Amino acid sequence: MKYRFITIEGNIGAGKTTLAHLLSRKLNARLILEEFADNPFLPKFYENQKQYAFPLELFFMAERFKQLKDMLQTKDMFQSVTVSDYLFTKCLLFAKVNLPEEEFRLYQKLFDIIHQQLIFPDILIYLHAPVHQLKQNIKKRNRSYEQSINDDYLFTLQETYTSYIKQHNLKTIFIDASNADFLANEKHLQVVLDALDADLSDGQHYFTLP
Ligand SMILES: Nc1ncnc2c1ncn2[C@@H]1O[C@H](COP(=O)(O)OP(=O)(O)OP(=O)(O)O)[C@@H](O)[C@H]1O
Repeated sequence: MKYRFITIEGNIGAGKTTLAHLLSRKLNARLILEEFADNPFLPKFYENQKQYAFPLELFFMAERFKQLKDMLQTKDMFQSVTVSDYLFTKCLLFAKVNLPEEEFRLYQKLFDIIHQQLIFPDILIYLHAPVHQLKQNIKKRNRSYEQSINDDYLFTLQETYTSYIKQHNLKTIFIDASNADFLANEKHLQVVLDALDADLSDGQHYFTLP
C-alpha cells in the first residue's frame, strides 16, 4: 500500500465508519475512529444549537487533536497503514456552519495553531450521498438526538465539505456513494481498493459504484 495515512470523510450518515472498518481489515491497518459519543454537548446541541455550539465545537477539537496526536506519534511496528474516519479539518468545517461569525474567528485562530502540529493524510476518500439518502441512514441507525437533523443542515454541510475539497489540492477519491453498500456488496469495496492502487495525481478523482 503506497499510502501510510488514509482518511475517510463525508456528511453525517454517509457511511464513513463502516468503510473505515472494512478498509482497515483489508489493509491490516490501524483504525482511528471518531469518538463523538463521548461529547456530552452533542445531544444538548441538537436541542439548543445557539447555546451549545461553542462548547460542542471546542470539545470536538480538543478530543480529536488528542486522539490524532497520540495515535500518530505511537509507531506500530506491525501496522504501517492508518485509516481514520475523520479529517481534523472537519472541526473547522462544522464550526463554520454552527458558530456565529465572531466566535468562528476565535475558533479558527485556535484551530490554526493546533492544526500545525498534526500530520495531513496522504489521501482522502470522500463519500458523497444525496441528502434524502443521508436522512434515511440517520433514521435507520436511530440515534435519538439525531432525529431532529433537518435537510438544510445536511445541505449546508455538504456544500461546506465540497467547496473545501475543491479549494484544496488534497489527493481525493471522491465516491458517488448513492446506494453504496460496502458491507453487502464486495464490488463496492473493490472500487475503493482499486482507486487506492491506482496512480492518482493530487486533486479530486471521481468514482462511481457498479
Ligand atoms: N464538529 C462537529 N460539530 C457538530 N456536530 C458534529 C461535529 N462532528 C460530529 N458531529 C456530530 O456527531 C455525530 C457523528 O457524526 P459523524 O458525521 O462523524 O459520524 P456519522 O454520521 O456516525 O458517520 P458515518 O455514518 O458516515 O459513519 C453526528 O450527529 C454529527 O453531526
